[in-house]
Amino acid sequence: MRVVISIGGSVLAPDLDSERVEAHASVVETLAREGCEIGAVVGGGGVARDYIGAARELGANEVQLDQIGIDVTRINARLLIAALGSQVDPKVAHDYEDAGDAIRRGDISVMGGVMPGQTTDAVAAAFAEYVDADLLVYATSVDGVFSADPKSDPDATKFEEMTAGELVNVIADIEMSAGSSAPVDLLAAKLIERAKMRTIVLDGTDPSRIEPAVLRGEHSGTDIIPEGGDEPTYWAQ
Ligand SMILES: Nc1ncnc2c1ncn2[C@@H]1O[C@H](COP(=O)(O)OP(=O)(O)O)[C@@H](O)[C@H]1O
Ligand SMILES: O=c1ccn([C@@H]2O[C@H](COP(=O)(O)OP(=O)(O)O)[C@@H](O)[C@H]2O)c(=O)[nH]1
Repeated sequence: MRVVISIGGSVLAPDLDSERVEAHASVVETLAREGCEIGAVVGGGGVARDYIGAARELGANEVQLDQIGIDVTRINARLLIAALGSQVDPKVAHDYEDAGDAIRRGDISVMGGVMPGQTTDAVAAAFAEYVDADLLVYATSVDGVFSADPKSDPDATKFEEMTAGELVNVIADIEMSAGSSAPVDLLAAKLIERAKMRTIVLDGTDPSRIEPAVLRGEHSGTDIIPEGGDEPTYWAQ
């Protein structure tokens, strides 16, 4: 089974904590030991938002801010690589071809950002499509996709499952600027819809939740059900 896991910066690196990075690496290694081929995509987190905020005050434009964000995602990718064993490609992949080559060689491949105008959510979706992944997992700071932002709307309700088209409609209403927050970005939602990619959005603040979700489909987040895609198959079955 081939899996791409997007580890949001908010869960991997809200601040610099080597134990947290180690815990995420350990889940990736466990899945690899279970026979999964793994691509990981790492976000920018609080450090990226701090840099983006400072540069915005200094007058940088949105593309320049995105470039700063990409640099930080790649630094976070290096942290995850440092915590992974010898089975990881030591290079942060800067494009999908390099990442795909690493996976074909049997390595775990780690990416950060790729280009301005998107977030690592879209990188993960494109990576998953490029390598024909069986599953795409977003480990983020909220346990799934809600009808509205659960941090600001107490009446927001969680979708246990939804189609990729419904995901696009929910996400389309969220503002997009450098450093903005959404469970997945709009481009990612469109790519998931196009690729008919089986996708899970879950709370990754406790990384141990990722393993049962990948191996057995057990999680309390949101399943994005591909319209016209294949029925889910689980590695452990
Ligand atoms: N409709 C929604 N459903 C779930 N989360 C939402 C929604 N709208 C906004 N959010 C916000 O999206 C954020 C998830 O993104 P973020 O914290 O940037 O995670 P990551 O680091 O994984 O990209 C949460 O803080 C949540 O409050
Ligand atoms: O391919 C990419 C990936 C990231 N970013 C920028 O880097 C920031 C941090 O990345 P991301 O939002 O994925 O991090 P997270 O929300 O997971 O902390 C984004 O807001 C964008 O400004 C970008 O421009 N292109």
